[in-house]
Amino acid sequence: MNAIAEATRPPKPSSRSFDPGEFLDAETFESRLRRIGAERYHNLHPFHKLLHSGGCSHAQVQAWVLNRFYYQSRIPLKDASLLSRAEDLDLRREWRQRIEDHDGHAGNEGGIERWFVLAEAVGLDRDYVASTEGILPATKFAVEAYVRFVREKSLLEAVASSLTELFAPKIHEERIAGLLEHYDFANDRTIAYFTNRLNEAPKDVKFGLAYVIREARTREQQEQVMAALRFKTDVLWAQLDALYHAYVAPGHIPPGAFVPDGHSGEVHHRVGAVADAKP
Ligand SMILES: O=C(O)c1cc(C(=O)O)c2c(n1)C(=O)C(=O)c1cc(C(=O)O)[nH]c1-2
Repeated sequence: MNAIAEATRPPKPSSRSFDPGEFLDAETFESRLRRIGAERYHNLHPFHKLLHSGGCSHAQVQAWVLNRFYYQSRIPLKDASLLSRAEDLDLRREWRQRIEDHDGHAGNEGGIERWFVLAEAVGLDRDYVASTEGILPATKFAVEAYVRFVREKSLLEAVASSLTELFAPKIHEERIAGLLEHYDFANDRTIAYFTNRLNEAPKDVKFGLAYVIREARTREQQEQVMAALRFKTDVLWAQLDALYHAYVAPGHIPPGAFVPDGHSGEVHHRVGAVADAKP
């Protein structure tokens, strides 16, 4: 290459050329994390708006409960993989409780069992749910991507990816109120999964938030934490996109996925609830 061509050649892209900027103080860092939730959390998804306002048909509620089971069933696996890499005793002590919250222990049947109670209340067969047959392919891909992320990324990014739970209590409150108001199957027993999470999630996020604020020691690591949180909001959003596409509009159920009985949009709402919003 001659001298002129050499001089005018665009610079080689370099993976190191990105300047992450100044280190953020704890308050700014936390507010950036919270902003990610305000802009990207799945409470903003149209499927959740439909569900919480009583706009879902019985079939759509079943599809949501079934698909969300896949997420529930994989959370202890991703937590176990994080635990297996944690050399820090405090982190292990804290994190193992998450597995117990979902899997249960003496005196606590656990979140997975509570999810089965919800599934049966909406008319799904427990064995069918447990088999994970009928789960949408995109739900599986999204959830498996989360499990793999936690297994393969740094411990800091793995912890950060759980921080969507910062925003979960608000959505659980909306859901509890919305389900109780609009759907016949909802009562204290059948939605106990969500009321329990209101007690469990705050301690998880308190620990997780303090951990990332303490352990992200450079701006680059702070950017990794924010990227992990954005990734996780994508994992949640993609599951609802798949659900909406298959069971709301345009209603293309992929081969092998759950087909509700008499997929006609039959509605079991409380009297006076919002009419079925199926298109
Ligand atoms: O209902 C929800 O919207 C919702 C969201 C999330 C979340 O933000 O990932 C979790 C939960 N629920 C939940 O119940 C739960 O146990 C949970 C664990 C985790 C996690 O990433 O470790 N997220 C969530």
